[in-house]
Amino acid sequence: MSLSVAIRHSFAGFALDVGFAAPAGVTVLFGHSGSGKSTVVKAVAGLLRPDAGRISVNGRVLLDTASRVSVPVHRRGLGYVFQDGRLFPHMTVQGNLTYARRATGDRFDSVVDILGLGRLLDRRPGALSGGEAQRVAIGRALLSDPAMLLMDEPLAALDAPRKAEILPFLDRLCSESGVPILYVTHAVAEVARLANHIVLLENGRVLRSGPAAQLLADPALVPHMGVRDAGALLNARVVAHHPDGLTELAGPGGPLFLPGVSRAPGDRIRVRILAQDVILTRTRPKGLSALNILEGTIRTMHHGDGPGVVVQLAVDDEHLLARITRRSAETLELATGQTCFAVLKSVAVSQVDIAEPAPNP
Ligand SMILES: Nc1ncnc2c1ncn2[C@@H]1O[C@H](COP(=O)(O)OP(=O)(O)OP(=O)(O)O)[C@@H](O)[C@H]1O
Repeated sequence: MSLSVAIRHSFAGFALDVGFAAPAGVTVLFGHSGSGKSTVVKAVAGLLRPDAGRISVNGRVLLDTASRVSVPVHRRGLGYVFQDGRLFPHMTVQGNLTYARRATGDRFDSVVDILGLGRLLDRRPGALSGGEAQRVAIGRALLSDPAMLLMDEPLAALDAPRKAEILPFLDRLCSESGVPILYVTHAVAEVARLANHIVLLENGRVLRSGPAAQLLADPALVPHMGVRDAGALLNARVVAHHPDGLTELAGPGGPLFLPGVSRAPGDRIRVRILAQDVILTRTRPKGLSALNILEGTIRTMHHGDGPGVVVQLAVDDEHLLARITRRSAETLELATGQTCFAVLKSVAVSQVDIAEPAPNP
């Protein structure tokens, strides 16, 4: 385990009591505003001393109140990226990057390459877009050679186009830097795109902690993700780009056709399929405009308080979620164990929903 946290802390009117262990890769702390995400990150960083508990990173104990161990912030060896980059305005990008450590050579070149900073090195922060400044802040944190990177809503201050622009760099960072990351967000799209492991917080407690694919495909957690954002991840491989602009993928249950996926044939990807974009039928439909029809078996059905039902469908050894109305579920007489067909419009999946595959455990 790269990160192990068990802490208790009280503020007036708020009690935090969390325990979780996270593997290498990207762990996303997810939860509503005020659920305690930043408090956990601050405790890991050493910016807040919890009332009681223990925190270790890669086996190194950073806090253990029982034995009065509390490693000071600057000795924790962690990189921290805030919402706003907090760059030094009077220094160039190069100066900002090398401020913490006179990093040169291969390491510097590889961080500049991963984050696409080459063209920006001579500029000052005032001449950078929000997304570029955030990439510099991430680069600076990486160049301090951290044992773990703590990222507290690093995209929250950016508008949607800037977010979409920086996500591919974060993908590369997560898959190529090898540095474990603790990432805070309440945006489900970021969770689906980046997380290997999710810790779902609610009112200062851990509601669930587990592999991202598993939690995102759990119908019972849909209310926490938000019904419009909930969706499962499917692993797929790029097969070919067709002249009509569609990319053919080999996924569970057969081919998938999505609009121009910017990956090369052979690349492995994960695709988020929003539960609200999936239509279910009991028999294989014919004469439909939708190109993607996946056969599966109903594993579970989750009835909430409203008019909707979330159906979890097993497609080969992966899972898909479909959100349909209670009325449709009754009309179709859906039940667990039944064979069903999931219909998905190609255009329902956008580039933001295409992510790197999860690393091997
Ligand atoms: N220094 C503090 N003093 C008193 N209360 C605090 C302090 N810091 C945080 N809190 C309270 O602790 C609770 C959890 O806050 P925290 O910032 O960890 O939540 P969060 O999940 O990160 O929220 P958000 O997504 O809005 O940033 C909130 O009720 C907050 O008001």
